[in-house]
Amino acid sequence: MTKKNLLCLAVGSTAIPETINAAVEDWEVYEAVTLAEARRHLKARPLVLGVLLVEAHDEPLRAALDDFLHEHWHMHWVAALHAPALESLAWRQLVHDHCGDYHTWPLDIERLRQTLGHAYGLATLCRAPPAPRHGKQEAALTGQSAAIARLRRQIGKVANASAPVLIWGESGSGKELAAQAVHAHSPRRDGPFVPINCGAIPASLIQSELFGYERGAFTGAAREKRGLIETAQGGSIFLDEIGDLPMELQANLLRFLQEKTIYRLGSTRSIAVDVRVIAASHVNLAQAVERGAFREDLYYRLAVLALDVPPLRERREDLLPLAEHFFNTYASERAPHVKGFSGRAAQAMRDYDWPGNVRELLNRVRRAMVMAEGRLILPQDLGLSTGRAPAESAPLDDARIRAERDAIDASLLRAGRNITLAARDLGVSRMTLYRLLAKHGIRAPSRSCYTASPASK
Ligand SMILES: Nc1ncnc2c1ncn2[C@@H]1O[C@H](COP(=O)(O)OP(=O)(O)OP(=O)(O)O)[C@@H](O)[C@H]1O
Repeated sequence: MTKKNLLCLAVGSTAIPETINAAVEDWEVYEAVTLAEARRHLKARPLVLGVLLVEAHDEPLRAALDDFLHEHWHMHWVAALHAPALESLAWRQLVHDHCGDYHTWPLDIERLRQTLGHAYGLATLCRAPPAPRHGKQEAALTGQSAAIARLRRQIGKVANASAPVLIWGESGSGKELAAQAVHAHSPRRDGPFVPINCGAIPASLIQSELFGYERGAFTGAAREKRGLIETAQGGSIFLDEIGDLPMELQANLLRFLQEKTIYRLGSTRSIAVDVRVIAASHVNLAQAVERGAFREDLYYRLAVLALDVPPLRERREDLLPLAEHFFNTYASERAPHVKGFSGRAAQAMRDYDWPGNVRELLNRVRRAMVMAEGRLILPQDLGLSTGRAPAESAPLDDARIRAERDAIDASLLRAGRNITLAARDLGVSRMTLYRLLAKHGIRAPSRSCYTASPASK
């Protein structure tokens, strides 16, 4: 059996009191007397429980500890303080916000042993700590649905080609992220990725923004300027809302795609540019072609490699992993007492249609993480009502099935989608949990499919 681990942080002390070792004699105790030392331990190994021994209780120490505990929010903490510290509101707040329990000196070994044992049990039921991120960040499409798995496979394939890519999807569905993933997996990954929203730039400026200008090209052009296409040399340019590109610029873009050269405004000199175009649109460009609003030749040139990003309502299996992902990503912004989502919040998210797609989910989760008053986020914190009939009016079987599904969802969320931990939390075997997942149509968590790495396909 593996030993239980404990981080013992005694800030400002020179030695860890014997009481701690006596309370957890068969545990592995990692001792730290500075925050830097504690950070080193936490970087080196995944620890889930810490005991915080505080002798002095001055304000700079409290502020530093508050930052440190915020940073390591996924751990469970037990504090041991001298009684006078608890007379300070700021110290009481620190303990309330970050610690599951506290003791006062002198420490009672028996009570401490019990507290740490319980806390360790709870901590190992809790979400797994977010995986450390190494090196250059790559665009990672979170999600486990078949639609996202297909998109990842397609991205892996189109990334290696050099033809333009056209990405279609509703607003906020993840088109730009998909474009970043194409770039990140392409041989151009070390070159720049230059995004530009064609719909956000006034028509009068878009030509000079994209193609640049020479000195004196127009009143006010005191110096020459490289356009965005030129700045993407060796990389990719992402043209979002390509359907908003004015007709005359569509012709210029087509020429660039055919000849790989551009002309700056006010110049007849052609400049060779090696840039891959990735375009995106939330309107159906084929219909825009029929209406005469988009050039047919440009459309066919762009649509050689087409990707479709499905709306969130068509891949509801992705909702909870995405919510969890945003919770981890923005953990430093959350109110310290907020530890995760309630089962009712998970249900409310599933019941909602997400017209604003992933961006809407992200915004609702970030808001809830700041505004929620309890430890778990509720539907109202997300601005969602459950939208379902009260349980009393549902037939008993329906209510049972829903309750079962809610309990499974909540456990998976708490356990960071770790099957072993979730099964332990629910008090069932892993086999039973797999059977329940199949029964409720919940996709079994898979830890290997979170990035668009073509190597993993
Ligand atoms: N699968 C995903 N995994 C993680 N984050 C995602 C995912 N899809 C979208 N996001 C996030 O949601 C937000 C909106 O995504 P993005 O900007 O890519 O959407 P879009 O379709 O380009 O939107 P628009 O049409 O408004 O330009 C971004 O913050 C993005 O990082």
